[in-house]
Amino acid sequence: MDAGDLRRVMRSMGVDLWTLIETALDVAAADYGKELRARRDGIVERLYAAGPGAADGCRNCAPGAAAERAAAVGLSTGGMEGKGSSSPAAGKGAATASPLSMNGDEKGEEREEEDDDYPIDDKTKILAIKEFLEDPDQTEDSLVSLLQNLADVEFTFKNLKETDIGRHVNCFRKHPSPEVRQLVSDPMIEPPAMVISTVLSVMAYEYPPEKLSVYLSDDAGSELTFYALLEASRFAKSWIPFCKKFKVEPRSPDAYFNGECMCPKDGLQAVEWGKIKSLYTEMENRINDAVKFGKVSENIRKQHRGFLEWNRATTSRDHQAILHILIDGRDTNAIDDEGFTLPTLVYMAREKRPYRHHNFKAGAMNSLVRVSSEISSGAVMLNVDCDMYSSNSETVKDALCFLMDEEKGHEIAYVQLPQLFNNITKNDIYGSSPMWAWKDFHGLDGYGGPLYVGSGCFHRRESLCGKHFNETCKAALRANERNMEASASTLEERAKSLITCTYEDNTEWGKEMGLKYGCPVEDVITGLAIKCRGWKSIYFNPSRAGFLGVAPVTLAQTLVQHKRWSEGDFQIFLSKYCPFLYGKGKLKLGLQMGYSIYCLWAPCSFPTLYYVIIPPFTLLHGISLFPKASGIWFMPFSYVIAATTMFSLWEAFLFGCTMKRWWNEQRMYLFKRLASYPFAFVDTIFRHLGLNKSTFIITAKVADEEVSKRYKQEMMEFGSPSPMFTILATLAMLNLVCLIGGAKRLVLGEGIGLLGSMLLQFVLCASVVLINMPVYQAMFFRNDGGRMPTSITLTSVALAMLLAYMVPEQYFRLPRV
Ligand SMILES: O=c1ccn([C@@H]2O[C@H](COP(=O)(O)OP(=O)(O)O[C@H]3O[C@H](CO)[C@@H](O)[C@H](O)[C@H]3O)[C@@H](O)[C@H]2O)c(=O)[nH]1
Ligand SMILES: [Mn+2]
Repeated sequence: MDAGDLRRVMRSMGVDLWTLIETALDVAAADYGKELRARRDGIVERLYAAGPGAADGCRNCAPGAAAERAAAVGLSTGGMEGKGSSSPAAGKGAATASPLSMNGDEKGEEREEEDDDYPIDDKTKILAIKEFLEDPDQTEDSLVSLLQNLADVEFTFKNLKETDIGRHVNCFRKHPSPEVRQLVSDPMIEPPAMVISTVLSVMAYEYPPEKLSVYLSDDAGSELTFYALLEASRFAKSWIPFCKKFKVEPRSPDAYFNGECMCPKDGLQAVEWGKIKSLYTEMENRINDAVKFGKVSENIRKQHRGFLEWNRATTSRDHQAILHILIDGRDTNAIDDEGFTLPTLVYMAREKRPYRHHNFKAGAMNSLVRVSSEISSGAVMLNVDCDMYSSNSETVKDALCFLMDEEKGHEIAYVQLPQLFNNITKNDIYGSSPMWAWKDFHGLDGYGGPLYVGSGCFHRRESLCGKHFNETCKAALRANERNMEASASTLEERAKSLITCTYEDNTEWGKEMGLKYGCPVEDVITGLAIKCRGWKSIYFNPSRAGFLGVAPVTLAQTLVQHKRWSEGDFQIFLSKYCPFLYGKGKLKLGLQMGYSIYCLWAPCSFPTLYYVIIPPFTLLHGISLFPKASGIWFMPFSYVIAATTMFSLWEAFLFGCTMKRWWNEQRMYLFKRLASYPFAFVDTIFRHLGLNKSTFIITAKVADEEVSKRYKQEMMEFGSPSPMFTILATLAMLNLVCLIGGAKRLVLGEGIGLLGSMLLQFVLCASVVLINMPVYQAMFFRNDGGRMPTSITLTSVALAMLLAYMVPEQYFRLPRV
């Protein structure tokens, strides 16, 4: 039926269009619910294609968008990139304009003064949503739609306080549905003040500033971050000369002023220190005030034309491409307080539309690669996550030494530094910096190079853009000439056209070019593909850490992060990129195996699950699993247990770890295998069967005060309900019940003879009980906000009892002969 037919039918029947559409939707929802959902994106796409005005009606159909930022730096050095050869802009005219780019209409439209009833409207909306959220029988779909509605509301500090919506939303943070979890991730998860400290730390590198360009990708598309970066561009004028003059380390102002550094005693430095510290504090306060208020004031808005990009319709998931060169390094007026050139500084927020998948961090990185190729075209790029900062201003030069080495430099695609953290407590309660982690990387280095693990990695631009290694690469590292003619605004317009939603359609981006899409560990899979194209990589661990970051401060965050990693790695193993298949003949066997250690984390959960379920269960029922302690076959078992324990203790001793830290690490080793990896395994299998899709759950970077306090006191945090905690608590209870049952048998029943036949089961079960002490404490003895939720305690006690006493024991007895 064409449009004319439909009009005729409507006229003859006397129905109006909206009644027809609404009734049609009702019928479709009732009779073809599934198909309607499947067609949802198409319907919304049409809505948007109808023009900017049409977009206002429904912004509720996001495929679980995220609100995050990533920082990256482009360094211009001499380069060997053939002009335009692997330049990402090549092959697709820089003039490609997105039909959806709305900057034409909206740019000229000044944001209206805030009228009085605007916040009231929002407040009513929030209260209505809150009421619905309180309904316990919410289906997942309606929850998602409610939360999407909520995400579109503009929050003010007042609104948040008066409606108390934050607390309601927080209840869903550990919801089983990834889409729900994604939607409730705190919009202030990556604070602007933290992000700009990262930026300032790399702007102050000991490197010629005219060759340095810093790009901030703001995936939240937030005017607050834009404002913070604007402030940073001004503060840089004093900060950079101060750092260079007094050889300051670290060069993140936040880390420098809030860390251990004391005010210097020396006269001149002390005066300047005082001045710069007050400049920084004032700036930080201005930024934090704006964040608390939820928006930038009209006065600030007048300071830069860039603010015109934000209007009422702008949300983190729905906005045009925004790009502003805040400092143009080519401009002779762009100088610091001492008269030296400043590095180029660019703010970028790629175009986001609710119906277009944005590919998380990988999508942001690829946009950065293209934008930087247009503006500065450096031959080497550094990627730094917003929750890390450079803590060593010489790192750039060190990394370039590898990449420019006359003998071997031309083979190297990237130089990866370890990801170290500055918020680890004395005994590293969540095992965030396990001593083994970076030790393995030295081994991988010997077999052709370490994995690319995201942050703190210097890339040769051309290898990231898909180029295969060959001997012709053996030319000096030289950048494409920087465009000196085009004005900053021309460059901005060109760069914007490279970050529209449609730019990557029908291109190799996300496949053979840039970071690969579709895998939760986009970095690992990209690094693997680069190696398989013939390149090598370097692991570089300078004695002064190159980068420091923020490690998760709660157990749930740690477990979720490990779930993402193990899920991504296992997906790689099951895909065509499996190191043994894809890497065959391209990678050394040692490296294939090295990759597989990580790729097989998820299935490794099964042996661990076996050892914490079966030995205690059989102990309770008096079934012996291992050889008698007096027999010769006891030897191999006791040898393996003793040798691995001694070895890991010896390692701990070598790394100067405390015993408590070693013990904490063993606990986290167990918890990850019992909670994160099984979920990762199941999700990966479901994904293979097409039953769910990957998401990227951002790791939170801020915690509330109470949580931070408990973290500093090294108290494990169980505060929020999570299915992962239910598993941990159930298994902890099962072992406790079985140990008590086994001991009862020993004392009251079979006597010491039982110990002979079941020694290993006793040892295993008792160690699991000992290691789980914090779990029992959280379940039964703690009163603070970090204790185990009562519902989980009750469920897990019941489940443990069921497992211990209801499962028929004869399944575990050998048939008698
Ligand atoms: O849609 C997204 C999601 C994330 N990010 C940024 O990506 C970075 C890493 O995200 P984060 O939530 O901090 O994840 P982590 O678990 O801490 O990241 C680790 O694991 C990732 C892979 O899972 C790697 O890419 C990271 O480098 C590594 O630090 C941050 O700067 C984010 O702002 C985006 O820009 N857009
Ligand atoms: Mn992180």
